[in-house]
Amino acid sequence: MSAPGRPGTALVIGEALVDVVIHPGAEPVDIPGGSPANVALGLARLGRDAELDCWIATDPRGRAIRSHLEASGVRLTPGADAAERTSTAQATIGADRAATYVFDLDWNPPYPHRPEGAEAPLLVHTGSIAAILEPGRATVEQVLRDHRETSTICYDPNARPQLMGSPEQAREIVEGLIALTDLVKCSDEDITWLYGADADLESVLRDWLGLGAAVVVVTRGKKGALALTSSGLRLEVPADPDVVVADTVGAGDSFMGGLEDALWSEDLVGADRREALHALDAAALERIVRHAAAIADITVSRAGANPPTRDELP
Ligand SMILES: Nc1ncnc2c1ncn2[C@@H]1O[C@H](COP(=O)(O)OP(=O)(O)O)[C@@H](O)[C@H]1O
Ligand SMILES: O=C(O)C[C@@H](O)[C@H](O)C(=O)COP(=O)(O)O
Repeated sequence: MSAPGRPGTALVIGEALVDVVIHPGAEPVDIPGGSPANVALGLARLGRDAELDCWIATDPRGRAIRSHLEASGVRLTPGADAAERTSTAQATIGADRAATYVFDLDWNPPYPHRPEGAEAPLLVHTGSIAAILEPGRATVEQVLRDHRETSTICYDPNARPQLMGSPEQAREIVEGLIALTDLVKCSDEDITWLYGADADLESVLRDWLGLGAAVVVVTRGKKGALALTSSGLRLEVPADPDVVVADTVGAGDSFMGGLEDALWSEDLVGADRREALHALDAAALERIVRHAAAIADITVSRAGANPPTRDELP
């Protein structure tokens, strides 16, 4: 099934890495991950021309990540090969889902490797690492400014306490990036870390709309998702109560890819569609969020960050 909407590239910036997933009572399993890589994978599986701009080591783990992404059609920006780097970044994800990183600081951006001036209707940034560690923050901000005139910009703040310093520091960076973003997707756990356990989710989402975003969505695990828009809409979409959960790693990333795929199908990508995105109507919002939820429901029903192809959708 071909992907509906205008032609063009979905450019994702951020890290690809190895997730070492530890399920209680089982041997740790290595799976390719990295939030941006997972989103690029999800978009490619849905038939989008997905390009990932990152570093990938040329050691066996790096080669495994590359093959995994390329087998699903993700294009890696030329230059992503980090021949001189022999260790691939790693996130160890325990039963509590808290990630511990082994991350060589040499891995820091500058991304992107993509030539200046190359256009993409959609730009996705979903990397705590690229967004937080200097010079990552400055690079990401520059990329967003460069793409504001051509791309719809989507962002998942992906709170990573080990990497982001204090919530106060992270909030300042996250809000600065949201001011350059059209669609924000964030998990409720990440909002709680950023704004505190007493934070009211809806107020945080409204504040993000006030920073200039057109669509803000919070995912709440088995409680489903809540979306608000600058056009004044509010929508709750439940998770499928009957889904048999195998593994929630990558659920949020697949949801993110689903939102973007649906924006594309609704002809809402490209800076020339920004005004239309700010005028989103209720029916379109419902189609967009339900599409993302359907994708996440499939992803949680199977192991690893393993989002569906378009042919697997109901
Ligand atoms: N336990 C669950 N049961 C059913 N659906 C789930 C479950 N966990 C996640 N999902 C689906 O995946 C989406 C994203 O999950 P969530 O856990 O909130 O994201 P993240 O992986 O970013 O923490 C949810 O909105 C829901 O559609
Ligand atoms: O990118 C990271 O920091 C961790 C990822 O490697 C990991 O796959 C992950 O946490 C996925 O995120 P989710 O979609 O929110 O489960």
